[in-house]
Amino acid sequence: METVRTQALTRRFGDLVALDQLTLAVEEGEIFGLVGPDGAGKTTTMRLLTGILEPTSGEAWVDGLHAVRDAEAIKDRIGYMAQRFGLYPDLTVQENIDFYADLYEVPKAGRNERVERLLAFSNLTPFRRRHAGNLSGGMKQKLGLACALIHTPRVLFLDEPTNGVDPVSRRDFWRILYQLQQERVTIFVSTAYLDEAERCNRIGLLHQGRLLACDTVEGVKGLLKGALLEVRCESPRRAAGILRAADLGSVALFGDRIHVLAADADRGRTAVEAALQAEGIPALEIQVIEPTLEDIFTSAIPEVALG
Ligand SMILES: Nc1ncnc2c1ncn2[C@@H]1O[C@H](COP(=O)(O)OP(=O)(O)OP(=O)(O)O)[C@@H](O)[C@H]1O
Repeated sequence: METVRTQALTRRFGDLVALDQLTLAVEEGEIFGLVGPDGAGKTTTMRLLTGILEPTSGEAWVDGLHAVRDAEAIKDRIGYMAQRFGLYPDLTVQENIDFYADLYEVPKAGRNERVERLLAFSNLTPFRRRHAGNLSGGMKQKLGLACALIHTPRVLFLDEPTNGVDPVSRRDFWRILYQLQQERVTIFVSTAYLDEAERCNRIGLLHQGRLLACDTVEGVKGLLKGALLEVRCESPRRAAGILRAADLGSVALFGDRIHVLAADADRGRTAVEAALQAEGIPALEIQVIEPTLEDIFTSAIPEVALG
């Protein structure tokens, strides 16, 4: 069953098209990642799906409800953790959760058990009396998640939930998301972290408001046409400039390695060697490698968009 569906969903702000004809579907119980750099349109999508913002054109449905006509009903049915989630720093962990329980009118019967479960679930039980303002970044995000879950939503929208959180806390946070998935909660999460994208069941790559690709991570990587060559040599920055000028395919610098997306592995290798040799920078090593999502974003956006 589809839990989230959008049809040519578009939002303009004046002349700027923040989201351009987004069409996608997310199945019940799926962890779907909307992946893209700052300004790609992730927050706009979240706000459209959660009934906070109205589209300029196009439509969306969440859990069978229409994002514009049923916006109020959607808000009761979903959990939404916005980027600047409203935690109250002067309230304790428990008081913050209680506040959201009141806001969502969670029935008093069974409420205490629910709060205890969420505290345990997010490993915050020992910190229940600590002011939210004194929590670490990772703990704040977990508290935000606990608050967003207080009314037992079936669909969870998380806008860059681990932004600025250290890797260990991020892993913790994802462990909680996988537990929720086992309870068949549908999770729609946005991220600019490509390693985090790899944790999702399926991803949509968003760039300048346009969906470039939507598939499993493996499927998206498979969209890259041609052979990806990794080149090692002296003066990599200068060498990358030479390869760009030689127009051999898209070129990106990853630390001291250069990635070249060539149409053909053998011919690409020969051309790279010749171009560098001519400028007095011999290639020390050239190997064909598997693309990462970063390759898709940094070196191949035009190719993917066209492909
Ligand atoms: N209320 C608004 N008024 C005008 N422009 C807006 C508004 N909201 C978003 N935009 C613009 O729309 C584009 C998409 O923004 P959006 O916040 O959706 O991107 P994002 O992928 O979530 O990035 P970030 O992680 O930086 O929030 C940006 O160019 C942004 O400046």
